[in-house]
Amino acid sequence: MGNWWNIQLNFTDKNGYLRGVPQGKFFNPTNPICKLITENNETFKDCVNIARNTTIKSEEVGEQLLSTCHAGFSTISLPLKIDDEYIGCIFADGFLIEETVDDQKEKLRFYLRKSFHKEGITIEDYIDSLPILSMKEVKYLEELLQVIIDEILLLRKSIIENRDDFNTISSSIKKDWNFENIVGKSSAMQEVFKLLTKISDSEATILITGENGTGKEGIAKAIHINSKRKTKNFIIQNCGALNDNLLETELFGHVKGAFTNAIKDKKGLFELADKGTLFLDEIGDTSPSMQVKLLRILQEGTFIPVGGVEQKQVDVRILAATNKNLELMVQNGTFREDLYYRLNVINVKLPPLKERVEDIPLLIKRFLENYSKHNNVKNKKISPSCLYLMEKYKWPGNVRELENEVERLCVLSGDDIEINEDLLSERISQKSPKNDEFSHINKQGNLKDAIEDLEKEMILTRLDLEKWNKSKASLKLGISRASLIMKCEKYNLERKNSHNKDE
Ligand SMILES: Nc1ncnc2c1ncn2[C@@H]1O[C@H](COP(=O)(O)OP(=O)(O)OP(=O)(O)O)[C@@H](O)[C@H]1O
Repeated sequence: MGNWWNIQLNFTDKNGYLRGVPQGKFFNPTNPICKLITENNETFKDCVNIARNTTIKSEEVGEQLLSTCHAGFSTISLPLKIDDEYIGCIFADGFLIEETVDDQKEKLRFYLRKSFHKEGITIEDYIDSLPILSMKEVKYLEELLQVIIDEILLLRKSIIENRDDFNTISSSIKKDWNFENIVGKSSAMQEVFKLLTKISDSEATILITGENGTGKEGIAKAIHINSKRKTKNFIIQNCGALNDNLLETELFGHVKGAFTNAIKDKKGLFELADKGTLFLDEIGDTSPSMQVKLLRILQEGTFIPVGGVEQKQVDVRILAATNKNLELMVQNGTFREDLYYRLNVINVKLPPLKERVEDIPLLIKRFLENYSKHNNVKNKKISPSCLYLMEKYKWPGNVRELENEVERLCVLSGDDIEINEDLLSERISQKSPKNDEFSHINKQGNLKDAIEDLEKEMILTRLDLEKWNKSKASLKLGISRASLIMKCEKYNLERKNSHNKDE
């Protein structure tokens, strides 16, 4: 309980108990009449009941409530809700209102006489110290209470964000998995962490899938660090970065004389990773002949160095990653089915950043901290409107793009601690709702026209995306093909370059 201009500020929990005041115990108000009332066991009960009733009524009303207490004082209460759950209320009491002051004083006198059975007790001794507010001041008081509620909610949000950041993974998971570098409180990421915990003891091959920049490499590292092989080598090879010949020598090594510059034997990455882990990134980019060699090493643990004749045996755990749809590649015949099943013993799917928007503030915070640590500067922060735009943006480059943008913002912001949206890259600030793809739709006009505009736009976009294949487009739009054709006629939609006949 607090005191503001002699007006008492109270919090009750949802059951109406004063917060910080153990049930049935007296509290110590500053208002002299309330003090008198609460020092008496019987009259204190009236206060407890009024707090209860006010709290219950406050939930029913759902907004500010101006009422009078049993003794005659005015009370304003405001409900406190967190995520739509009623938590209790904050109320200010112990004051009188200018317009009704005489009636209230009369009620006070009556209550005190009745309750204390003493003629001698009057409120006159205290009357001058009682706060009397005009209705305008009551309005200000209401606003003040609202500010307090907003502050409470804001404080709670920031506490949760910090807590979630530090406990990115629930403590039991964290104990086993040292994922300090992987931020993610979204349910999608929590599912990933749960899966990784389950497989921490396994030696299985793992296929990590997800768009570019979703954090596949980071996950692979974490898997290694938390495996029994953690004291051995963790080696990364990007299979898309080298042509077939170079990749083969890199992975399997070569013998002396295998090619012009092969002046001595050279160990490949498989040998270097013996007893450890080899992470094959962009596995979907490997050629059919490389796929055969990889299959052999996965099945038998053997390989032959380039130019050699003798088989070598290694004990390497393979983790592979791709941003491609390997299943589709298998169907198209561009990726070996047997290799796919060998790699995909366990599949860790990393969702694109746009599907885990709740991770964005935490990732930003982490990248800002990294920047300040590396550059020995004060921790910067992103302004709320800047964060809003960053949360709206779709991040096609995922976490990597976000990381680069934060670094760019830090550099551009110079000595400023707060980073504002005017520094954002244009592609990000332009994707704000004001400038989004529906910006041309007249939002103040006729609703039917706006809906038709949107429908036309969506159909056209989808047809373009599906190369005007109407069967595929109708499927994605969730309407029949016949209905799509009718709508195309209605809106006069035609393919600009119609040499490819649609289905
Ligand atoms: N959950 C995360 N928490 C913190 N940093 C992350 C997270 N995910 C990704 N990053 C950071 O984003 C960057 C890109 O991540 P990473 O290289 O692991 O992605 P990737 O999916 O392997 O990308 P690519 O497919 O292009 O190889 C890295 O700097 C990484 O540290």
